[in-house]
Amino acid sequence: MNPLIDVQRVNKAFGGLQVINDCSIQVEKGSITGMIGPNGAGKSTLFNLIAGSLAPDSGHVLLDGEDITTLSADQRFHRGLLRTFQIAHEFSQMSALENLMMVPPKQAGEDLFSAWLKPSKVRREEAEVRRRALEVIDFVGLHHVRNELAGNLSGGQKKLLELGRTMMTDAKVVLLDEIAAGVNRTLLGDLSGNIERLNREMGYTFLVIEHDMEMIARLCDPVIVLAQGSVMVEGHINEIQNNPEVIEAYFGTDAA
Ligand SMILES: Nc1ncnc2c1ncn2[C@@H]1O[C@H](COP(=O)(O)OP(=O)(O)OP(=O)(O)O)[C@@H](O)[C@H]1O
Repeated sequence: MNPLIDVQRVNKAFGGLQVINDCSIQVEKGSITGMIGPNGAGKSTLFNLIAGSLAPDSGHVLLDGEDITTLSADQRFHRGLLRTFQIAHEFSQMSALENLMMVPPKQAGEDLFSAWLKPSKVRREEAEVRRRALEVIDFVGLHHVRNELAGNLSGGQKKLLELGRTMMTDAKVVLLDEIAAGVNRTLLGDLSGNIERLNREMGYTFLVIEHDMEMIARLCDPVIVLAQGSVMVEGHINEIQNNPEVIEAYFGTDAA
C-alpha cells in the first residue's frame, strides 16, 4: 500500500446535514481510481475537501504521506495536487496554445525583477515553455486548432485543452470532476486515451468522479462507491456492477 492520497475519517456537515460521514479513502500511487455514487452522495464535497476548497469538520487528508489538512487549495496545487476545475476557465480570448503557455506557475517572465535583470534568461524560459506547449498540444490532438481562440473550441476540445493544461504542471495527482459531461463519443475516446497515456507513460495518478459508466469501466480500477457520505464498497468495476447493495443505492428497492 502506497497511497498518494489518504483521506482519514473525514466529516463534513452543512448546517444540520451530515454530507461526509466518517469517510476514509485511499488513492494508490499510479492508479486511476474512480468514484461513483448516486446524486447527493457527497462526491463533489469530498473532492472539495481533498483539493482544499473546503475544510473538514474533523479528520485528515494526507498527500504522499504529508498531512495537508490545513493547507490552502493553492498550497496543495503547488505540491502537485491538481483539480482540473481549478484550471477549467480557459482564457477565451487567447489561443489554445497561449492557454497552455499561461499555466506554469513560476514563469520567470512574470517576475519584474528577473525580466529587468535577466532578459535573456526570461527569453530562454519562454522558448522552453512554448516548446513544451507545442509538445502538449500535439499529445492531446489539438495541433490543428492551436491558433484558434479557446472560446471558439467545442466543449470536448476545451476538455482536451484542460487536460493539456494539467500536463503543463508537475502534477502528481489529478482530480477529474465529470470530465465526460457534454463531450461527444469520439472526443471522449481521445480524452480517455490521453488519460490512459498520462497514467501509463508519464506516471500521473488520477481520481475520477464520473457518471459515464463506460468511461469508468474503461479507465478506472479500483472504483469506489460513495453513498450517504461514506464508502459503500470498493473494487473492480465488474464486482461493483453486480453488487446488490450498489444496485439498490442507484435504482432503489424496486429495481430488481
Ligand atoms: N455548500 C453547501 N451548502 C449546503 N449543502 C451543500 C453544499 N454543498 C453540497 N451540499 C449538499 O450536500 C449533499 C452532497 O452534495 P455533493 O454535491 O457533494 O454530492 P454529489 O455526490 O457530488 O452529487 P451529484 O452527483 O449530484 O453531483 C447534497 O445534499 C447537497 O445539497
